[in-house]
Amino acid sequence: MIDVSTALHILQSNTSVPAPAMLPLQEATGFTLAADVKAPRNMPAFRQSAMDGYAFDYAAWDKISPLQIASEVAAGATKVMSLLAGQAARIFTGAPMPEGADTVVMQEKTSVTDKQLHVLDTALQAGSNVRPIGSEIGADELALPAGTLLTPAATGLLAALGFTNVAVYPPPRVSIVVTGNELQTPGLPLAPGQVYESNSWSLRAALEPWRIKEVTVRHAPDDPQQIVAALAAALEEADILLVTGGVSVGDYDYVAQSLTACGVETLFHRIRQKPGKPLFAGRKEDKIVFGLPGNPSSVLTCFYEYVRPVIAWRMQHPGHDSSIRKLPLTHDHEKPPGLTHFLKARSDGQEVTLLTGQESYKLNTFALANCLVALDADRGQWKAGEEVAVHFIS
Ligand SMILES: Nc1nc2c(c(=O)[nH]1)N[C@H]1C(S)=C(S)[C@@H](COP(=O)(O)OP(=O)(O)OC[C@H]3O[C@@H](n4cnc5c(N)ncnc54)[C@H](O)[C@@H]3O)O[C@H]1N2
Ligand code: MOO
Repeated sequence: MIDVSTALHILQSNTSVPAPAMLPLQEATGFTLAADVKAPRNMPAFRQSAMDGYAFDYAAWDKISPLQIASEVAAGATKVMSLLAGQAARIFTGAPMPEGADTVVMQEKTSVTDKQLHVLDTALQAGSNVRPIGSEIGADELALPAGTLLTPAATGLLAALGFTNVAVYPPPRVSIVVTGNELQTPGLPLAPGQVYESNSWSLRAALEPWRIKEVTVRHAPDDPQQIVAALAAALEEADILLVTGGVSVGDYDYVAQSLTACGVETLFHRIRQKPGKPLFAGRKEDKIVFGLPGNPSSVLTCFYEYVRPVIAWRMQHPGHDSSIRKLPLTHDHEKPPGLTHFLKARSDGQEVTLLTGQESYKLNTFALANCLVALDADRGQWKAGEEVAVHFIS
């Protein structure tokens, strides 16, 4: 059995980064830029007023006399007008500055009588309230470096620069295979001995924040031939395959041998951890396969601790480690030394409380958790106030 850090190391060294894909900008938010993006033009491309007000030539103004309002320029105006000394133009936010004007006074800081403009802004300086050409980004300058996560702001910036497609690391295609004779689809009647199938639901929900939309779900009973058939079909169409159940030592646990039969090379099977000790990981070409121990809480814990990092590495998602923080425990805690424990917990960002109901068949407290606390394998006792590793999951 290997330890948690070795398992993560093995996964990292077996995760390959896909070739970048050009995606329509609207589909690329949440993904990471695969290439530097240079500004194709100055932004702003022309001198713009930053306020609704009046534009004029500051140097030509004697600071006392009123200016004569000679013209008007609105946003979108295509003609660039010229102003003479002593003249001002009515102007609006985003409108092109007239030739001969370098300063805008806000309309609230003026008085106008008979087309005569009195400037009342004593703090006004040459260049006030004007957005110079290229003051956001100059032509050919780096707008966003490769490795930037496309936030809504980054998406907006690329649109503002005129891009409609962008090179990103594409999300993996994910296939889920749930195994078990006892599983029934929610919504259908439950026969004696059956449980509602929930693992594919929690996994699909956990994939959603990654904007992974290509997810297929198959259900295989505990029959080696049918499991092999489902796995083979899933491997055809997936970059990451998530199998749940059937990875332990029971007589009906066929998943590891079925994956081998499908040509999956075992990376590891069993980790010194609780929950999720029977976790299986394998590889076929560039595809990573997880055999997630079927208990619903183990499935999600292993998703957050192992599948999530693989997705993040694959998608070159920056700042993945920022979901891990050290925070003090609110209460004492004891566990037997030997296994790393991942405990459902809730944190307000200042401290962290372990929840009750840690058994791996229980999702009820997981549903209230916003983090998992990782407790070292070799230790057995923690005091309130002691800092522990908190892995935020939302
Ligand atoms: N003798 C031993 N027995 C078990 C061991 C062990 O080391 N020795 N490990 C236990 C641990 S820990 C876990 S975790 C489970 C994992 O076993 P499997 O991966 O083989 O999972 P199953 O037996 O198929 O299912 C376990 C449990 O989860 C329920 N389940 C499974 N799939 C779903 C689903 N899609 N939706 C809802 N619930 C599901 C299933 O009904 C079982 O109750 O093995 C322990 N046993
Ligand atoms: O590894 Mo199991 O998850 O403890 O039930």
